[in-house]
Amino acid sequence: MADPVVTADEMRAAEEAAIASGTSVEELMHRAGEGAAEWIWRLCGGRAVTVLCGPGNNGGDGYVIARHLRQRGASVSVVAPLAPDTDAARAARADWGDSVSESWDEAGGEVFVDALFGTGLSRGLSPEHQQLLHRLANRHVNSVAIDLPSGVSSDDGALFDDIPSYDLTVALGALKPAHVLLPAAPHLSMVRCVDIGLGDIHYRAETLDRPQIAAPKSDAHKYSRGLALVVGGAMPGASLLAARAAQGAGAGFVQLASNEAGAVPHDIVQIDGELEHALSDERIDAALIGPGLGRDQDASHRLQRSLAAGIPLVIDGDALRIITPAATRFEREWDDSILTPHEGELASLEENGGLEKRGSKLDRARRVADTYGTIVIAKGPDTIIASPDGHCVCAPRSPSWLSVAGSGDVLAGIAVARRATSEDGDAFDAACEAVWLHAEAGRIAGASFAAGELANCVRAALERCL
Ligand SMILES: NC(=O)C1=CN([C@@H]2O[C@H](COP(=O)(O)OP(=O)(O)OC[C@H]3O[C@@H](n4cnc5c(N)ncnc54)[C@H](OP(=O)(O)O)[C@@H]3O)[C@@H](O)[C@H]2O)[C@@H](O)CC1
Ligand SMILES: [K+]
Repeated sequence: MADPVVTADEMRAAEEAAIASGTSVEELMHRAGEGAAEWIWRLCGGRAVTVLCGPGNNGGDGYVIARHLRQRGASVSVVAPLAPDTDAARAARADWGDSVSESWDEAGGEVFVDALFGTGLSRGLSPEHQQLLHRLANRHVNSVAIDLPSGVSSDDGALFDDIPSYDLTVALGALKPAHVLLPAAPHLSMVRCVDIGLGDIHYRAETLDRPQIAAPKSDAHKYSRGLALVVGGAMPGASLLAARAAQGAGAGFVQLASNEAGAVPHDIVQIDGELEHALSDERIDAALIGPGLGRDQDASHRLQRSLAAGIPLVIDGDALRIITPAATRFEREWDDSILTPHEGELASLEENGGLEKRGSKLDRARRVADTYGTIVIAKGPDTIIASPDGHCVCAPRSPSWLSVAGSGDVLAGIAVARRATSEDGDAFDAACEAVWLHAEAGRIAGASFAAGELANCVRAALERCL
């Protein structure tokens, strides 16, 4: 099941709603601390623990954790450089009731628990706190972050400071954007979420789950299963890769509109001549334009013709450098096409759309989706799928071996196939399926593959969704 990904404001609203319906902050903190202690116990198995507690409710969670681990028989020390400044944290410290050290000198043990700052961190740590955090992390064998590592900005995953590496991060109540976004996410290692009974949380982002994909119906034929057209351009290799991936991703028929005389495998139908002719086939369910397109006059014409054809599009690569919101939004009626930018292309889309580059990757992908009136796959190690209505899906971290030339062409090919096969025409679902299949194909391909091998693994990835 998908998990919500919740901003600090959304968390606060959920907390307030829980309090309004009769649950105290102390009770929420108790559940958070008890749940986190359970995870730490699994990791530490009774070894000595040092808990670093900050002044806010993250520190309050730390005192609750310390008390629960002590109750279970672990030897626990608490280091707190600042006194608690919330009622709930003060009460948690009083319940801990044992000694608290202000410095790291006497702290020893094997497991370090960072409850210094959580979602309330508003700026970089002071040099003293920074030193304390790193010294403690270095002195212990394992480190656990409570809710977030201290030094991470919850809503966008930015790092205020260098942070130590953690073996476990226990997210409280819900995942936060920093648990899934770069640069923070790779520092967190294993992330586990504790349910603290917040009830219904209003959220606009969630994690990506494995999709369920139906096998073709028993009376299916090549057209009913989805006809995907890949529009080629100046560099035929990229569109061929995309076409190969589209075949693996379940399209019944993949055509390549190209006048290039490169060697096209016999199982891909090449349609040459005027692009209008290829696009005029009413049986086409979706088309892909961008991989290997080029950015010259001819590329612009091919893009314009594709946009004018009124077919759902996947727009990738070079096409993302020359497209404008006027083309996607105003020259067509409501468009549920899919744009697949990497970071550089996302910045181009922002520039061409007159948008500022600000906020988290979630905010940026949403803004581009809204401005261009399309679904956006903001791809990268922390891929986000965004809809113009603000809904976002965050992909789990994919294998870093996917950072290979042609990987994006494969994703675009998968996307056009899923868009062509989607019976209810849902571009957002098609985009989510594509992102999942692409990452899974990367896992199946293993280490150090070329993009052609990745395209060949899409079929096996699809099998895992049937
Ligand atoms: N939401 C929920 O439902 C639940 C949330 N829970 C927990 O609460 C956490 C959020 O708690 P929180 O809001 O008290 O913030 P937290 O991270 O403890 O820090 C705030 C304190 O730090 C201070 N401060 C900030 N930056 C600083 C800096 N660089 N250097 C020095 N000081 C700095 C800031 O002071 P100020 O900025 O005013 O100076 C304030 O005193 C959340 O992550 C989770 O663990 C659970 O208990 C269960 C229910
Ligand atoms: K923390």
